[in-house]
Amino acid sequence: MTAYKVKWQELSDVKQELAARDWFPGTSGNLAIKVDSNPLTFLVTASGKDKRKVTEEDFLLVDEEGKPAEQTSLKPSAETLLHVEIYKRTRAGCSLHVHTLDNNVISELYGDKGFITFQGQELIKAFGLWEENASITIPIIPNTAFIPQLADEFAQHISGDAGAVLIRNHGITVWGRDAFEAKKWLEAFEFLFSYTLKLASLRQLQGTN
Ligand SMILES: CSC[C@@H](O)[C@@H](O)C(=O)COP(=O)(O)O
Ligand SMILES: [Zn+2]
Repeated sequence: MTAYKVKWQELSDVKQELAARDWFPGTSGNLAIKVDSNPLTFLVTASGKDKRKVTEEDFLLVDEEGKPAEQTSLKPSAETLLHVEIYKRTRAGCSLHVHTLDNNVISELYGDKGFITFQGQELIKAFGLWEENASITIPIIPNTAFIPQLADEFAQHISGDAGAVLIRNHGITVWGRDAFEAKKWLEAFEFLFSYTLKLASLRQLQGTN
């Protein structure tokens, strides 16, 4: 199998796992996987598709500018430039973007602060942080419909070969050295978002009783 086909299958597998979690409401979400570093090419989801479906038109190959690197009638994801910024600045091999109810609510609750920090959770070890009382912070940036501006703002928060950024009332973008790591980071953050929201609402309920 060619690298292209191996990467296609890898990204397709991740896509199906995230779809099974119902993390692509209303055609939202986009996924990418690096195929080559020099020159940069990566597979990215085609824009506007229902990402729950598995088809031969799920992904297309794009270049270092996020433009199609092959003859195709498909349009790359509207947010391809965010994936470009990740691959230009890190050695990441895979990047995932999903809109979930929990990541949107967390991004609105902590949006004015510009970040949220988690501590005292076993799952923080998923980020490779094994020390006692380790903490992890995820930045929250404002959303804008003008993607080059969003990509510029997003790029300021890219550091390391694995990482994550929340876009306010929009979604999360995570990246990792490979698909396994990117998915691990995504699942771990979504767990922490969900835990935080559930605990906050139960505490509030407790306070009113
Ligand atoms: C209808 S979802 C909103 C989109 O603008 C976008 O945020 C998104 O995640 C999916 O866009 P896409 O172009 O399909 O990759
Ligand atoms: Zn989006």
